[in-house]
Amino acid sequence: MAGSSSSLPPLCEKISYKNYFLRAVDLTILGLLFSLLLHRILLMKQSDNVCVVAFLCESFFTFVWLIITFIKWSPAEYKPYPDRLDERVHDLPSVDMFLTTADPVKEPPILVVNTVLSLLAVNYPANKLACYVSDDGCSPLTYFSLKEASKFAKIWVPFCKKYNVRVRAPFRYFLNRPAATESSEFSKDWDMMKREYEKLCRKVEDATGDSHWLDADDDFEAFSNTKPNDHSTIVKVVWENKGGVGDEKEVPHFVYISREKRPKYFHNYKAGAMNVLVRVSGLMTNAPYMLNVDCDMYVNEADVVRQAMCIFLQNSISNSNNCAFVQYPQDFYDSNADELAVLQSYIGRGVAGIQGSIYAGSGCLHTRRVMYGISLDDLEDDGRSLSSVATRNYLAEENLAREFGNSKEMVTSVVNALQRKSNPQHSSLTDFLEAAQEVGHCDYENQTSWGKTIGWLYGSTTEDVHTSLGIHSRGWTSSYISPDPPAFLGVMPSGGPEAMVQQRRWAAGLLEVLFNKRSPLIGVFFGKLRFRQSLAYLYILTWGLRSIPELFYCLLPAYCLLHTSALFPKGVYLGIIVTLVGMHCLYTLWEFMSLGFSIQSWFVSQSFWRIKSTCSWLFGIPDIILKFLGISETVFVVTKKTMPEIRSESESGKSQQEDDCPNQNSGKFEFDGSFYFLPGTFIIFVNLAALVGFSVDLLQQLSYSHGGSSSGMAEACGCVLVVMLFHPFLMGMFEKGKYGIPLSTLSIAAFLAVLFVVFSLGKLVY
Ligand SMILES: O=c1ccn([C@@H]2O[C@H](COP(=O)(O)OP(=O)(O)O[C@H]3O[C@H](CO)[C@@H](O)[C@H](O)[C@H]3O)[C@@H](O)[C@H]2O)c(=O)[nH]1
Ligand SMILES: [Mn+2]
Repeated sequence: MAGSSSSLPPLCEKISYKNYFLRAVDLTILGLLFSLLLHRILLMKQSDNVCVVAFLCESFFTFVWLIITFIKWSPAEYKPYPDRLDERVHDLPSVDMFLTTADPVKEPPILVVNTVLSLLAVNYPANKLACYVSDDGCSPLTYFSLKEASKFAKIWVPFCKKYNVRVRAPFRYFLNRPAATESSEFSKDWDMMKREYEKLCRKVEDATGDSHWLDADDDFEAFSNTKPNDHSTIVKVVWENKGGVGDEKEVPHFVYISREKRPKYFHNYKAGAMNVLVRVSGLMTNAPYMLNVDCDMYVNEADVVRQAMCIFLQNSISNSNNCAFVQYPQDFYDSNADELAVLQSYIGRGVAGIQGSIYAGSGCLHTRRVMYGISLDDLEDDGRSLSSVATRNYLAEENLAREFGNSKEMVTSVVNALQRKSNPQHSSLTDFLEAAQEVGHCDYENQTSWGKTIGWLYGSTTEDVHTSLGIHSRGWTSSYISPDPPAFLGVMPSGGPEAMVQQRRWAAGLLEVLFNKRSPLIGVFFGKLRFRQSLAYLYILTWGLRSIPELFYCLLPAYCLLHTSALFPKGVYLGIIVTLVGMHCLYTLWEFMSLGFSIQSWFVSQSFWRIKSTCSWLFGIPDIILKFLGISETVFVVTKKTMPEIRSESESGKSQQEDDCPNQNSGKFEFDGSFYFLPGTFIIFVNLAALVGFSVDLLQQLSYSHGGSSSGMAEACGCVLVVMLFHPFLMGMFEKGKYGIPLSTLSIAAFLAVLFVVFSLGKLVY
């Protein structure tokens, strides 16, 4: 394994991004927020409801900023040096790579195929890799596509390695033709590969419409008479790397799994799928490290595994094996996620500088032992072997079966994993098919610790954050690396119904974690969660709750304008709030521009943030209330992923920029008849009504007395700001088709807005 000489240069370095100026800005904003609260208290009159509501909202915003200041205090990340790996490490550890897919319609098989190909082709010894695909859709089409992909892989992987291709997902690689100066051998190979890839696409496409191949091939028998939610376990070894000679030895093991599903069982969505992947891979290859990606997140940098290994192995060289996982940022090749990029860059690096990055569900390498539930305290001082107490606890035969389930083979593999031994080399993957069937059963996990303390944790639709919290609460740290170019790229739904569904699921899932027994509020007292780390968790776990003050704050200016009361009292208070808004705008704008994003992207993101919190996160709250009342469970609705068309330059005639952002739409927001768009439409109606009322008043005053009073001006500015932020709804009122707000939503929102206006004006009577 790793050479121990410490005179050699390290495999990675921790880079710290401390910035005193930014700290000063964060503290100034915090100071302004506190003085704002103080003024509210001083100005508060008895029974001034507006003032109380505004105070509560502002307290929440201050609390959020306080957390942000804590998180951002000492940002850091790791810089790996993969070039040093070969001279220092003679025998690289194995890695099992997991990919999950759930629905062949929302997640087109050709997209899954591309991600799989990019995994199979990573720059790492092929005999140290195994790729496992979990298909919750139990789709013969997905299986068929993967089989075809494995044939293509036999020419694709050697091609990538021969020419040191960087982007190893064909659909992205073939977007750009190589420069004319490249050798003619390469050009020939390139053309041949492109033709073969197009053939693969056609095969998958043809199979999509027509299913005669299903009956013709015995291999698909397992899929007959199955439904996605009702079938037995299917495990297929698509390709086994038996060494051998030539190109074939370049393709890693490749296994397809569709775990058993029965209508009366709850399947725990992605977390359940991940745990089956952990078990089946444990039986077959039992690698000490596990890489997991969503089906759309292809590898964009061939060295990803080597980079992460630099962190793990440097840890092991320096005897401080406390890093449980290495997380890469989630980057996207469409332009719908600029805001997420900024969030990861500032908040993400901040958290990385505390106890370590939060696991984000994809683009992460985990250590198998940690996933089997051990704590940092269970290791000896050398950071390798289990302590004698832990050995007694974990390795006792009866405990093992109780915790990990009744499969003998599984128990053996767990013992090996905990002691960092590999499974015996001589066996073939197919020898484990029977055991794999067993561990894929619905009731295998009954009465075991899977999902409770072992593996991916159950009980939340954001299983990633939940699992991450479990790991950090056991004292482990994690590392964050963000190479340039990005390590993984995926798709993000554009503004519209898909995004709303996804955001609502996130908000509900995060609240599930906030209110369960692993809550960071508890972890910091009873677990090994560091204080600032617990604040970092609080920051995201409270996204759903933030919707309430945001909603109120979008309505307050309009209410006050209609009610002719002051939301922003003149004098010091008004001065502070204007400074705050100005500073916050400049600060966030700087954050965007420093990462190369445009002013427009900043504005769209500010707008989308308000929309998602008031229109989507808001519905996460009833979701968890219903769950806690035992009325309904939260649901993991898979987001639709669209595969961009490949166009040759001559056909498309489009610019490089457009080719690189295949999902870029016209920048317009999409609507449908769902209730998500009701709050936004309501907000825009109410604010417009208030502004119209205010303008009429102002005109009247002007005509009577040649100079209106300035009362209400600050609130009117507030309304203008809200209208600007919700401008997609303003445009949606005049658009048709998918860009227009449906009449039903408009009518209900208008009705509610009238009630609101009457309510606000009604107060005048008293
Ligand atoms: O029952 C299910 C549901 C989903 N998935 C898979 O889970 C992944 C993520 O689903 P997606 O619809 O893309 O959700 P996102 O909201 O985009 O995913 C983000 O948020 C999830 C929940 O926090 C994390 O699991 C993901 O890794 C993270 O990328 C996909 O590969 C799915 O195929 C399953 O395998 N089984
Ligand atoms: Mn996704």
